[in-house]
Amino acid sequence: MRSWKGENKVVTIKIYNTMTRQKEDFQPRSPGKVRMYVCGPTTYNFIHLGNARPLIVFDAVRRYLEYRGYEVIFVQNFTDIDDKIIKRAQETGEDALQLSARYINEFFKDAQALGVKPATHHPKVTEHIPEIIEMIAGLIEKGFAYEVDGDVYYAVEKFASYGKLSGRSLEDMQAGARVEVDERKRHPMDFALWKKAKPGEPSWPSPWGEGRPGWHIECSVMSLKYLGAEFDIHGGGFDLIFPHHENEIAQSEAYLGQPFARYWMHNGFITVKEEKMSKSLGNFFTVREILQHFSGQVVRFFMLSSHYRNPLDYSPEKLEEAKKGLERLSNALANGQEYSNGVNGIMSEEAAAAREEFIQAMDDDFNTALALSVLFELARQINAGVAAGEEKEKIAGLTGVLAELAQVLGLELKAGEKAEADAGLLKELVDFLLLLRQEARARKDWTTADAIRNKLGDLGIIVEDTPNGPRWKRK
Ligand SMILES: Nc1ncnc2c1ncn2[C@@H]1O[C@H](COP(=O)(O)OP(=O)(O)OP(=O)(O)O)[C@@H](O)[C@H]1O
Ligand SMILES: [Zn+2]
Repeated sequence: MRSWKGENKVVTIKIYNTMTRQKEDFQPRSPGKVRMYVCGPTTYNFIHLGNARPLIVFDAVRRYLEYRGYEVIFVQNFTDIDDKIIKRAQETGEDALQLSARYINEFFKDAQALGVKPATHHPKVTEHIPEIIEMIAGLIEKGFAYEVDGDVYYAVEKFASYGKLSGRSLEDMQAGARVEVDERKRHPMDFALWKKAKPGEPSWPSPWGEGRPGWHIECSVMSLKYLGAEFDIHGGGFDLIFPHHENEIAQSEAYLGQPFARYWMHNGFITVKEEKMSKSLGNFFTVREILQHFSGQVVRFFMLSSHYRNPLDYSPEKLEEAKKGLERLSNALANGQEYSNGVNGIMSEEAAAAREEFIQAMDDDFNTALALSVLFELARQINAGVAAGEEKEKIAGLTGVLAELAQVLGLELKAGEKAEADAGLLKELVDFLLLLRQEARARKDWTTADAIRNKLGDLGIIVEDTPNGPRWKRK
């Protein structure tokens, strides 16, 4: 894809910075290069629609920055060891690390279906234990952390600007959080950097005994390793502002004596009947479930139809609407392509204006909702132009710009959205049948295994057994 660098114009991207509570001109630390970190999932389950929002939103941000000519180094971690994972593993009897490895795998499938590009780096906590220990030891040495009986805590009172991101004082936090009194802590808001292992829990050796990292330290360590100090953009959902991001700042700035991230971006919640979609409330839908009914592109369109900082209420009707919207754009593209088949496009005034408006919308704190309205206007112009028999070169130009801008948002416009969803369903079904066949074979139930293979054969699906398991294709 061609990238647009704002020839002849001084163009600035404005980003709303949670830290300063205002929109600021975006200036990366190194010209032409953006270093970006977005907190990733705790992998003990399939991701739900709420978790998909930061994925899609920050993928769109990344794509837009790339479109504007920046090289983007994008880091998204996996919290692959944590209380929730251990608890889930104990419930299911699975090994905790195996469980999280399985869900990391599933995460990538969902991300791909949603049109989310893999990050430059996807570091995992369990692969960074030595670096984590090193930072914790450094914090103890500098007087910002202390050990009690195998646990290590961060001493929030030592960090003078603790609370600057969320805009709260230690007193407010204490009142708001109703923290339990823990005699071992010097201050009730002190948080764990290292947790002593309980019997049967996964653990690693450390100077403080067997244990594992607390949640917050991983992001300080992994962002530093892959992006260095004072990187450009740090993102996540609103719920991460406090305590997670506040704690990341406290750890990193105390350790380095240098500023941490420059721009803090937080997405609003996906809500269901005005309540945050969350696992603990049980009001969630997994992306996997939703993909049975709608394509990942429809989900993506839905997410981008609202500004990322606003709450976005989910309902199946909203997805139906998104599906129609996406179809409208896809049809206009197909219409324009068919009409102008093969000719070279010209950049008409309308096409140039649309590109300009799109860029203005996205420059203004990534206003994807407004950017989508520009795509609809382009679609209208294409359809009207085709109906009026306008010159093919002009229609080709408008169509080219529509395709270009949709791609910046990660939208793949093609006619036949439904065909694509059906293909996805087919794949899931055949894969599932083959899994059942593998299980039948494993218990030497050849009758069932053959029946599955023969039926698939009748339906025009050829199964081939390879050393890496079965593969299939359509006749
Ligand atoms: N309803 C939601 N809307 C938007 N973003 C959300 C929502 N729920 C979680 N997120 C974001 O998803 C990302 C992954 O977070 P994480 O894996 O910790 O989810 P979680 O906190 O376990 O989810 P839950 O809140 O359901 O327990 C974070 O950036 C978080 O802010
Ligand atoms: Zn984080």
